[in-house]
Amino acid sequence: MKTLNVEYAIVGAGTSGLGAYSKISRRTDSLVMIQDGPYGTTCARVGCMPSKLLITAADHAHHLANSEFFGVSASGRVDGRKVLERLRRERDHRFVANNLRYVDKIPAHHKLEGRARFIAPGRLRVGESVEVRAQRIILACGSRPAISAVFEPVMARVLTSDTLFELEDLPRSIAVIGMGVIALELGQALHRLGVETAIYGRSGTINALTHPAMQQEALEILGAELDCYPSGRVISTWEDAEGAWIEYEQSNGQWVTRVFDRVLVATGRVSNVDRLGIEHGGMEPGESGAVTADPQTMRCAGHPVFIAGDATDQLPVWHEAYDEGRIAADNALSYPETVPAERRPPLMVLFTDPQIATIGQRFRQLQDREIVIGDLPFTSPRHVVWNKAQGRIQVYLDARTGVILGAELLGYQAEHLAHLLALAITHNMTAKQVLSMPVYHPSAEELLREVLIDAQKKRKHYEVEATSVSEEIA
Ligand SMILES: Cc1cc2nc3c(=O)[nH]c(=O)nc-3n(C[C@H](O)[C@H](O)[C@H](O)COP(=O)(O)OP(=O)(O)OC[C@H]3O[C@@H](n4cnc5c(N)ncnc54)[C@H](O)[C@@H]3O)c2cc1C
Ligand SMILES: NC(=O)c1ccc[n+]([C@@H]2O[C@H](COP(=O)([O-])OP(=O)(O)OC[C@H]3O[C@@H](n4cnc5c(N)ncnc54)[C@H](O)[C@@H]3O)[C@@H](O)[C@H]2O)c1
Repeated sequence: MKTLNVEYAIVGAGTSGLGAYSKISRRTDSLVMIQDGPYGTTCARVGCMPSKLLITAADHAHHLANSEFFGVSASGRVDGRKVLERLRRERDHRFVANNLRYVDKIPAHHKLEGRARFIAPGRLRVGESVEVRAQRIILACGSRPAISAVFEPVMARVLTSDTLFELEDLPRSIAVIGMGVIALELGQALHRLGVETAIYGRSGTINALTHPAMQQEALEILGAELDCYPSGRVISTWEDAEGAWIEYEQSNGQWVTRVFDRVLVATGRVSNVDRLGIEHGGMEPGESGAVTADPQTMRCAGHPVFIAGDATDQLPVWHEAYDEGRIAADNALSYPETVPAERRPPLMVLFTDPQIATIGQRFRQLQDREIVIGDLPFTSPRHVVWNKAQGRIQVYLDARTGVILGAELLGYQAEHLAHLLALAITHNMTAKQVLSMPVYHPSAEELLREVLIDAQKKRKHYEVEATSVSEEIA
């Protein structure tokens, strides 16, 4: 057994692990980053980038299929092999290659390959022949797709986001299980690329949005395009010569039994922390199997252990993983002192069409506050020009101060308005302050202006009330 004694060990060389590495390696040479499986990060290899490459091909197919509306004819024939070849080419030669170039530059003595697990507090076994003893440990080990036992009989035909992008050709038909982020993004893309797609949800809602009217509208719009069973459960599966059979009971009691070439299971992800043997490290997992950490320091209470990225029970998105890796590193470096970080407002974008986005506090989190809601259809003259006038936008203002607290969006390229709102929320801006900026005509940003004006009008009586209170005080 070879023993390595270091000040810092980072478990995982994904986005959060590399974020931590870039900070710690500037301060000390006494560190090791342990990586199990291929380098290149989940985001670049099997996550953000290949999924967006697939969605972009699907968008092209969709535009061509609808081009008659603009008086333009096009064939729009999809060649599945070429779509997937191009996806892998771009992914591997650009995004993964970029990451691998960075990893290559990391000195060899900072890298260790193999699966880490705790054997005692401060001691990790890596594979069978190396022990790492570290004073501070950062767990940046990511997550993996969850697959429930009901899919075991059709396992040979099951895909996850880890395997979908490796297909030689698009399948003829696919059952997409789940109605979360991955299921909606990839399910819609596959449908638009000509794959016969059915989406099977569980709860009957699109949980990324929390206002009932927003959820309803999202369900209606996506349901009008896609073959969706939003609410129910998969009862059983089996395979025969025809393919993978899915037997599903809808919550209204009706059963649906259908056969597919492939089954894409997108029913959430589980943190890889459950494979680390953290109980040997002196820690206890929470109910979900994840370890809880202070979001401002990423420290696991009572231990010189920090956690970051999808391994946590916090928002599993790329920019948060990177931030958390760096926050964990700052706090590992200053341990036992803490360096609490100011976290950015939450921001999430689903790259469906229409896109779904949430920024700051979602409607459900504002139940106990006095708010007004700017609430409009997601349309403007520009959206009409694009033939993309569908969806809804809600912006939540503090009723008294007019400060923008959060927003939920469902609309064409909502990501851009979402980022403007994110800027406003980050800087605690009021609707009035945002309304003071110039807005070009005709642009999508006119919709932001309209929705803020709508919210301000609804605040009127609060402003009157505020004036009268101050008059009384005077
Ligand atoms: C299909 C898909 C699409 C996505 N799209 C987006 C998007 O559009 N925008 C967005 O913001 N986010 C998106 N995400 C989420 C984003 O990819 C993740 O939040 C981010 O990649 C998490 O980074 P991480 O460092 O926590 O984990 P990872 O990048 O997964 O890194 C963890 C690493 O740790 C390794 N590891 C695990 N256990 C051990 C161990 N015991 N020992 C050593 N090494 C170990 C793993 O092999 C892995 O390489 C998407 C995710 C998926 C799956
Ligand atoms: N655009 C983005 O930022 C983006 C894109 C893809 C993934 N991601 C990240 O990856 C994470 C994982 O995505 P995900 O879609 O796997 O998880 P998710 O939590 O978003 O969705 C999982 C869905 O599956 C449903 N479900 C669970 N068990 C089921 C069952 N047996 N049958 C039917 N439905 C079932 C759940 O109700 C839920 O709606 C996300 O939380 C997200 O942060 C982000």
